[in-house]
Amino acid sequence: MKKSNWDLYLVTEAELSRGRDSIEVVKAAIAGGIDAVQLREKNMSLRERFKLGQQLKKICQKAGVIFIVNDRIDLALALEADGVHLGQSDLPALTARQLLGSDQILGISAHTREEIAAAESAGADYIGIGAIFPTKSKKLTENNNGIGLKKLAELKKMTQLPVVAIGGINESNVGSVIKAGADTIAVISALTRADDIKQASQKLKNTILSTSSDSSSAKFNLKEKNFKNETKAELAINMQHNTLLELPTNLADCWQILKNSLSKNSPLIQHLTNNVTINDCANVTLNWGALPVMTSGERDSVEMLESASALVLNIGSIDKRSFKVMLKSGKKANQLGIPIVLDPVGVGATEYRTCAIQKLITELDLAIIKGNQAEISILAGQQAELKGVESIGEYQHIEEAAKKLAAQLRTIIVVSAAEDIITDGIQVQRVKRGDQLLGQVVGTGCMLTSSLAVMMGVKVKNNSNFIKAATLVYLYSLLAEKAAVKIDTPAKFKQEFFDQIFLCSQ
Ligand SMILES: Cc1ncc(COP(=O)(O)OP(=O)(O)O)c(N)n1
Ligand SMILES: Cc1nc(C(=O)O)sc1CCOP(=O)(O)O
Ligand SMILES: [Mg+2]
Repeated sequence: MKKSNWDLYLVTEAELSRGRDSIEVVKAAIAGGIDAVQLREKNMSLRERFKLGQQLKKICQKAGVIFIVNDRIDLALALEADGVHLGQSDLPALTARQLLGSDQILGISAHTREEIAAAESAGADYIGIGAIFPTKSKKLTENNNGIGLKKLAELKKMTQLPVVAIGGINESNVGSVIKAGADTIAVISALTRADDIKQASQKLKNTILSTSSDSSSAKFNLKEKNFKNETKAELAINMQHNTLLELPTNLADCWQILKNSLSKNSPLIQHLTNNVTINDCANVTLNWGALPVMTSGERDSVEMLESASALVLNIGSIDKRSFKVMLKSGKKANQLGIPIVLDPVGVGATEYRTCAIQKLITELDLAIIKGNQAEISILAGQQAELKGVESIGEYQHIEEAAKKLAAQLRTIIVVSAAEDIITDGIQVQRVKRGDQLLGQVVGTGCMLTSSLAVMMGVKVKNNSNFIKAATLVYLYSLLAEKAAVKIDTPAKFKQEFFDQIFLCSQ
């Protein structure tokens, strides 16, 4: 999708909501993880829709959820909505695009090759296809049984645009709709008529994500297979030209937005970090296009936050004094609404570290916690094995532990390992990229934490912290691969890795 990756899209209809108003429905669905809302309300007057839309827009904006208006461009413009969805009997797509400008999202319902082609050439951002199955939520003009999965798959092949499937979709059939090629699922009754709307949204979204990740992992394996057949020289050429194309589309979109914003206003990233890797963290921050500050005095740090965009707390060489500064600075950052990225280096290795981290986690609101498998397992209350600050041992349940911790602390958890995991407690992105040389250089974990802080410090509309974190982790790993194609010894690799980050941010 143009502005972010949508999985689940709620279309409102108060009359189909069992006596609940659409504000209550939308709030509960947002709590359950929906990505977009469409104001439909066919039986309300334009004035009523305007009033409801004003409230829904505020709720969506606060939650980072896309807000779309059905049928009426005038209403979408008046509400400053993120976009509009139009059918074949509404204003033509081309006129809509001219009225909206290029930034707003334009969704078009299309049922034939001709309608899809017209929508594409008018500049639509997605195609709505339905009804897939029979539905009681709308009188269908033709084919009361819905078009079915085969027709959906045929129409999907006719367009490069994301396809939003709608009509009769629910928990029991959503997997088949995703497998037939839908990129996003739009529903009315599956959520508006649910007993527990939040729970129904979570379940539907989880099913969508698990079905999508099954099919994308199949694609991913295929890519890896091709990868192995290439010689190192061929790989080097391909990587040089294609690194960014290798990012999944939604993450590539997110990176473009982050990169544009970074080049316009370099965010200042205040670090309270360890003295082993401080210099590398400063350099990596600078190479992404941000401004590193590594001041560690109590008064200086707190004052510095006035002009900072993100704060790194890395406990790698924690002591009584630095802990006090972290807690005080963290509280100030929370007051100022500055995102905090915490690296619980070696938690569990000593009682002191564990107590320090527990206090930071309890008293601060954290945007991201990034740790290795042992650190995250320990924070989630599970057994883990550490040698010094290194994670050793097997972690079969690490994804569950990370999800549980993210949900419990309402944060994003990033687990760095051979296969990285990023989760917000509902969504999970796994990244099996990177190179083993990352493990041969001290500090690449701390540098990942600083890099995450850079991305959290960039304010971008419509990209959640989850997508931003997933984008960064993916990109970081790809750039390491790119560096490793050229170099195969640790010291030069580190230099090349810095340069790749610098070049990619230009
Ligand atoms: C996401 C999405 N897809 C299709 C539609 C249907 O739009 P339309 O054909 O204009 O019909 P109405 O919703 O206006 O009855 C949609 N609303 N959303
Ligand atoms: C609004 C709408 N548009 C459709 C289309 O075919 O374009 S079907 C539909 C109704 C969707 O409601 P439910 O999820 O309850 O079936
Ligand atoms: Mg319409």
